[in-house]
Amino acid sequence: MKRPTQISSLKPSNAVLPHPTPRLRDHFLMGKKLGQGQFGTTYFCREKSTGIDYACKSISKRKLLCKEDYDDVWREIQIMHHLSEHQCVVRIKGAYEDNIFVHLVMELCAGGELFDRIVQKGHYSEREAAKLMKTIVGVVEACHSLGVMHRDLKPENFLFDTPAEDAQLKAIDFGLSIFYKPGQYLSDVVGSPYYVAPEVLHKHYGPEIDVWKSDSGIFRQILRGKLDFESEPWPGISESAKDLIKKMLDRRPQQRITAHGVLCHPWIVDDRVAPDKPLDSAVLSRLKHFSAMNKLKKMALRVIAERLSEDEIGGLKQLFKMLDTDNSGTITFEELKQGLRKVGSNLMESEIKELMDAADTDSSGTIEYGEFLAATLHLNKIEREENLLAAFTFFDKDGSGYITMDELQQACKDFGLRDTQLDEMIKEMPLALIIPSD
Ligand SMILES: Nc1ncnc2c1ncn2[C@@H]1O[C@H](COP(=O)(O)OP(=O)(O)OP(=O)(O)O)[C@@H](O)[C@H]1O
Ligand SMILES: [Ca+2]
Ligand SMILES: [Ca+2]
Ligand SMILES: [Ca+2]
Repeated sequence: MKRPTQISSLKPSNAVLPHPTPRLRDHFLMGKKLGQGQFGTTYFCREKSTGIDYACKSISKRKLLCKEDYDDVWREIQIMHHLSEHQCVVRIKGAYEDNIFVHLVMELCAGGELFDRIVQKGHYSEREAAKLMKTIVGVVEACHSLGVMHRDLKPENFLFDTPAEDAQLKAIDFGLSIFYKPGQYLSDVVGSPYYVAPEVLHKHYGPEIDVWKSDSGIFRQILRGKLDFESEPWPGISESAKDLIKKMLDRRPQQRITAHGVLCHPWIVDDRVAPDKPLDSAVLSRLKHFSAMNKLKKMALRVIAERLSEDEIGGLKQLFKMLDTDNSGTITFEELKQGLRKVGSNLMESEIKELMDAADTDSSGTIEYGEFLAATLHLNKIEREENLLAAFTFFDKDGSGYITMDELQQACKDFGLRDTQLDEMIKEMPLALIIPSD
């Protein structure tokens, strides 16, 4: 019998930061959990020497599985430092590292998420939207002028610094951001499907992607869809707003308005252009739906990511190297299935298929080694509609085909969502999400 090829250890050196740091807890008192992302859990903390409050995002090193993951975290820290002078970017205070975590201590943003705040307020006008847009595109312009492409602009990544009415909106998450050189084009598919620019899906893009903004997109619409200004509430929206949106959603990256161009557009610049009258209530209720769905999806994604234990992921990675005996860099579904069976994995055929499909971004039917690793290790970075369905079965504990309130409540508890958020989610959730269509 042939012995499996020996795999060299893929474990990277255990340090993210280039230098050892003091111990976090020597300098900070840790408080309650503020939020949870794919990589990090954010806690309230207080500096012992000054009594000043901060937020601390702790990234578990167990989730960093390869050299690229380590590089990603280090780059996130560097980019935060790089942009820290901007008043609309959360200010990083310092980074700490121990055996288990990397901690990013940063300015505390106690004012909540962008969408939640708008929905809470209960009214919204073009003028308010223009103000927020100015802040967000201002961050984009600052990023671009400093050679950073953000790649993950979405409402969840903006928080208000205080609960006050005149609070400042700040960008908090640069986990997918990268340094780029003018004229350099990228091909990794990253970001959230709702906001992804068409050229990202075509795997050839530059900083123009940060200007593309859409809240009605799935991939097909993004690649081929037409803008619809006929349906409600568009007829009631100012011509100036529509003009700007058309320019931002230009499918041709070279023709698309730049961040700087947006900041010079009359809708943003001239206080009298964006009307102050309250927007149709349909706009607010759509925002509510969208935000509730996003929260559910986020939770669903974590379910998916956590269903595959880290051991399983690590094992898959080694297995893939082992399977690729001729070093061609490609693995077929059959190879994958046989290999998994050989090591006694109990993944179901449908789950293996899911892994294949998620990874095979160009639908070639086979998977490049790199493609597969990227997809399995960064499941969290690629939100996909199917994940929601897969997660459904997880929530639906008794297999009834319905998710009951109890089941959702349990899941929310497991994932640290507050009850009030759950109530909001359920109230606003389209029924189709709770009851699968087939
Ligand atoms: N400076 C801050 N002040 C207050 N809360 C924060 C701060 N930074 C992050 N949070 C909270 O922690 C959550 C996770 O933070 P962040 O988005 O940076 O983590 P992540 O693991 O990179 O998430 P993602 O899955 O979006 O990549 C945020 O959604 C927010 O609720
Ligand atoms: Ca985030
Ligand atoms: Ca992130
Ligand atoms: Ca492929």
